[in-house]
Amino acid sequence: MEEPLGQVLQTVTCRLDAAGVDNPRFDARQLIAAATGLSARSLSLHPDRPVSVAEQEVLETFVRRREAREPVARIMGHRGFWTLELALNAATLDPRPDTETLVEAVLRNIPDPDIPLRILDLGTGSGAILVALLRELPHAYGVGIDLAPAAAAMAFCNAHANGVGDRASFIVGSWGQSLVGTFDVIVSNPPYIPLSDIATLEPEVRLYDPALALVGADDDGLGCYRALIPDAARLLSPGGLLAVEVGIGQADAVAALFTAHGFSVPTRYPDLGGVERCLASVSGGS
Ligand SMILES: C[S@@+](CC[C@H](N)C(=O)[O-])C[C@H]1O[C@@H](n2cnc3c(N)ncnc32)[C@H](O)[C@@H]1O
Repeated sequence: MEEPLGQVLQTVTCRLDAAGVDNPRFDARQLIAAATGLSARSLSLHPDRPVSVAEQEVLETFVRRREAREPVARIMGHRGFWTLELALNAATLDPRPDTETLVEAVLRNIPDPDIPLRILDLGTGSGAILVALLRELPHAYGVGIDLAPAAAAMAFCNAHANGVGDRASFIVGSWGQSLVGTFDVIVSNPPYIPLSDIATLEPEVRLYDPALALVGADDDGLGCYRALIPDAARLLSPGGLLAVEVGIGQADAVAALFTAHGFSVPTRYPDLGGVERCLASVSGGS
């Protein structure tokens, strides 16, 4: 039986609230918009618009998934990041707004966006960082690496879907191990959560982001930095830029790894919450 939109919004909001979802009304609007083809913003303007049985069936599958704490972006299959729309699959991290701090930090360190740069993204996932940089730097060329073949494949699709596919290559491999040659910019948002912290994460992260994208090696979660910073030191051109994302409270330890491998003392960039989220430094500095 058809039901009016206003009532459907109320019911879905209550169900998501009962399931422990943060911002249940916001998510309810996203799911209803996707099921009906209306825009989320316009829903409140049409409380009497009937929701058909077919639309309710689609909505029901979305709501059940969200009640199981699957993030809306995964249910929809895509996520907005920077100026991009990125497709996701089970092997890709759902890109976080905090990671835009890294994109901004790199762009701040590039004096002329028209310089033809070679960029390497270690642990590219959906391709979020690399594709965002290639969109902003029209003469840059990029390589993205990921240990997960399905992530590298998704990044390839995202590069093409966002108009930079002809300037990007994607490789399956571990950090920079298989690479020779030099890059002007190396970026990475590696897994950095200590294994002992995983159980404390929200179900949206713990159950749906791939473990390979979350769990940092070694007890302190810093093992991936220990592996990739030496690769970056070997692969960066003199004066090249290394920028990495770090977790809360990790900036001091990762900064020490930078300087131990010949990088200058890194500049720290806070995210919108004031957390030191990105470190960036040039190679061969003092
Ligand atoms: C935190 S996610 C970041 C994904 C993406 N760059 C982003 O910022 O949204 C870390 C990525 O590193 C990849 N990864 C884990 N271990 C790796 C390794 N040894 N070599 C290359 N990539 C690895 C994971 O598959 C995952 O895609």
